[in-house]
Amino acid sequence: MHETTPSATLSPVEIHLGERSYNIVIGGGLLGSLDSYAGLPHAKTALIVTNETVAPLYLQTLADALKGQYPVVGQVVLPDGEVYKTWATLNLIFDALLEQGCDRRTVLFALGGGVVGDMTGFAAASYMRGVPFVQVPTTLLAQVDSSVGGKTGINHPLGKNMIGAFYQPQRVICDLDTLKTLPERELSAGLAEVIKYGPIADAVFLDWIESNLDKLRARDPVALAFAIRRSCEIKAHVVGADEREAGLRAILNFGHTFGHAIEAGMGYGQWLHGEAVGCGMVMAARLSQRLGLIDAAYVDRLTRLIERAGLPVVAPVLDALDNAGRYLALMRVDKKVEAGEIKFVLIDGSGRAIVRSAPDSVVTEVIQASCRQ
Ligand SMILES: NC(=O)c1ccc[n+]([C@@H]2O[C@H](COP(=O)([O-])OP(=O)(O)OC[C@H]3O[C@@H](n4cnc5c(N)ncnc54)[C@H](O)[C@@H]3O)[C@@H](O)[C@H]2O)c1
Ligand SMILES: O=C(O)C(=O)C[C@@H](O)[C@H](O)[C@H](O)COP(=O)(O)O
Ligand SMILES: [Zn+2]
Repeated sequence: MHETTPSATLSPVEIHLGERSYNIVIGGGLLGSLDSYAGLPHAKTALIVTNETVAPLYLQTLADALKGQYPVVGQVVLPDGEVYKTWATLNLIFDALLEQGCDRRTVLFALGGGVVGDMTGFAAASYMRGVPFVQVPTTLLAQVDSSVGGKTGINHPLGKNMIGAFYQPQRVICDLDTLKTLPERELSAGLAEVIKYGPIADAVFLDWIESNLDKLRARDPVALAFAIRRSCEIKAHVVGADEREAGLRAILNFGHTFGHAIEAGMGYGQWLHGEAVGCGMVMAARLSQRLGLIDAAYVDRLTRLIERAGLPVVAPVLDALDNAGRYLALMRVDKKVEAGEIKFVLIDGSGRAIVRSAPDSVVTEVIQASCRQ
């Protein structure tokens, strides 16, 4: 671990959504800095939503900083884990909002990874039909992806993120220092979503990730800051062009059609989201190759990078008797499905993604070639 994190805040990344526009602030030491939280219109009280792992690390620092801005700063500490991204946990947030007398002038602060961020955003979208919220992401995955773009929600046993709302935060505050305490496995999970942006949107960034992966895994602060900023720029551009996924935004789902099937099929939390997406990108690349969009060398290149990031590249068997059938059934619950037809995010090797269906027979071949049997 390097000692120094860039202390100067980088210039914010702006996400342009008309009256819902906001900034993504990236830098070291932001959690305790009053400047990060200033200027939220109409907000009078704050409620921090976090979990039992993040609370002992960062709750006090954030609460102390917010006390300089808000006369009342409440908190609610949720159980930790993807398995708790449920109605029951969401209700704990609503219980806290009501018990602590929160009203329409309350702003929620989501302090944690993507699970806390997605649930806090959904609670903010629903409480009193909508209160403001701020994302304070503390995992790499949340800083490069989940805190940006306004997809909020919870899982259903039959499908990932199946219940939710598009609801944008007022601001995103990425404190790079929080990544110092992130477990290795979680850092790798975050790298999956960083890698994702290369094949779908920026071939030069993919080259850069390949050259700098060792630095990223060693948590070199300059490399991490660049990767987070570039990832946020790409996501901000895509979301700015297609906020509610009418078309372009689906490219951010590269690796997720297979990945979400792995998460739901294994049971949430067995594989981390980033792990499932990493392996799902290998499967989507193989499908792209079988459909003639890329060559074997590109599949090998991406597979090698994902493996180097510490992510699984061999898919799990979800059903000993009918594995491909189980994958297909799970993928039919995907939000991109239209009239029963699964849409896959495929790549053409030039830093561009294509969203289209594929014959079940070809998808079955890919699943069989990807799973350890
Ligand atoms: N809304 C979106 O656009 C979007 C995008 C990508 C992923 N997601 C969702 O995000 C979730 C995955 O997010 P995640 O990878 O952040 O997982 P997570 O929220 O479960 O966090 C990972 C683990 O790290 C711990 N943690 C968080 N910050 C820490 C820190 N600084 N130091 C030590 N431990 C820390 C957490 O308590 C947890 O145990 C999934 O539910 C996924 O569906 C949403
Ligand atoms: O922001 C998006 O759009 C994404 O697809 C980002 C994904 O990394 C993220 O996992 C998202 O939650 C998946 O979206 P979903 O609509 O398939 O649940
Ligand atoms: Zn994702």
